[in-house]
Amino acid sequence: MSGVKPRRSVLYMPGANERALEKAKTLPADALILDLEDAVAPDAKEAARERVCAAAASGDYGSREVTIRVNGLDTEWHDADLRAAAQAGPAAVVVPKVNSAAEVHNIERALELGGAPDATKIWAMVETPVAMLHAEEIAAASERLTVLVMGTNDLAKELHAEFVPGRAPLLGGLSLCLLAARATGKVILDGVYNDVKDLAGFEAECLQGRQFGFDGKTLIHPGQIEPCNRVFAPSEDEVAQARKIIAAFEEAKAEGRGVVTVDGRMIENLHVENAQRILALAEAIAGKN
Ligand SMILES: CC(C)(COP(=O)(O)OP(=O)(O)OC[C@H]1O[C@@H](n2cnc3c(N)ncnc32)[C@H](O)[C@@H]1OP(=O)(O)O)[C@@H](O)C(=O)NCCC(=O)NCCSC(=O)C[C@H](O)C(=O)O
Ligand SMILES: [Mg+2]
Repeated sequence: MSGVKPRRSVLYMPGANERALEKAKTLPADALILDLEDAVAPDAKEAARERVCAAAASGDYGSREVTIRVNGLDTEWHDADLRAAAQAGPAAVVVPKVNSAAEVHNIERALELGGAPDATKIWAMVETPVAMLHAEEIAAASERLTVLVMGTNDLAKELHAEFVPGRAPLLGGLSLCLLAARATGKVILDGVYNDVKDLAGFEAECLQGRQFGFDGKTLIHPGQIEPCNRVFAPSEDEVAQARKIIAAFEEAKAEGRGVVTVDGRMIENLHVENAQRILALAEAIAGKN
């Protein structure tokens, strides 16, 4: 299982904030989203575009995947953002409020016309009721689209939902997008946690995201990176258990059996595949350190 890329922690930073862009070069986030959308005031959009594209093209961010979030398709900045991002060649262009396969096709065409390298992927943000209902067609629309990103603030706003511990009002949407991502072989990232001072609440939400099956979480503050990396990485016990399962199954197979028990639990080939996925992720994380 080669080519696994850890995306445990994906940090947004305002594109107009020079200090944050500098600080990010040393932060242990797996990926960065240099933001031109919500975190940038209208008057600062053009200066931020220049700064963000220069940062993405600089090669100064080490192994961190550097992505650019452009302004939405229906805004006056979208086309120029996409052209500039295509030239900068980030790991991905993050597009907010994607609602249909047709929109993904338009973004794909604009990146091609703008001369974006093949390595620049599309990360589609799913954050409206329409996107929840179209999640599969969005995810399947393009090979270039590799990641779905939940936008839970916008989703809550559109639903008139309240933020409550456990996120009951959002679970239907989160589940639909997870189903779409897994059905189409895409990575999926959970939404942000707005209270940067509430680390206990944040960690609980990371755990919920991981239990759901998200690959990682989007973040808004450096203080959220360490707990997020920890929660979304396989623990030492999980790695040891994965090795045990693989070894026990190999032994059983050599004896002509297709099922075995480990610590009293039934193990079949599907559990071995899951154990291999856990080991591949743990190895990819270890390879970064
Ligand atoms: C949330 C914040 C506004 C808090 O800012 P502040 O109170 O200034 O933070 P601190 O004083 O604790 O900052 C400490 C140092 O860390 C740096 N910092 C802070 N945030 C970031 C960051 N995101 N990336 C990099 N560095 C950061 C500060 O510069 C301080 O550095 P130093 O001075 O050297 O000590 C702020 O954290 C912030 O702006 N966060 C990002 C907000 C953002 O990007 N929002 C848009 C994305 S979220 C979204 O849109 C979700 C989605 O669309 C949806 O619908 O859900
Ligand atoms: Mg949003």
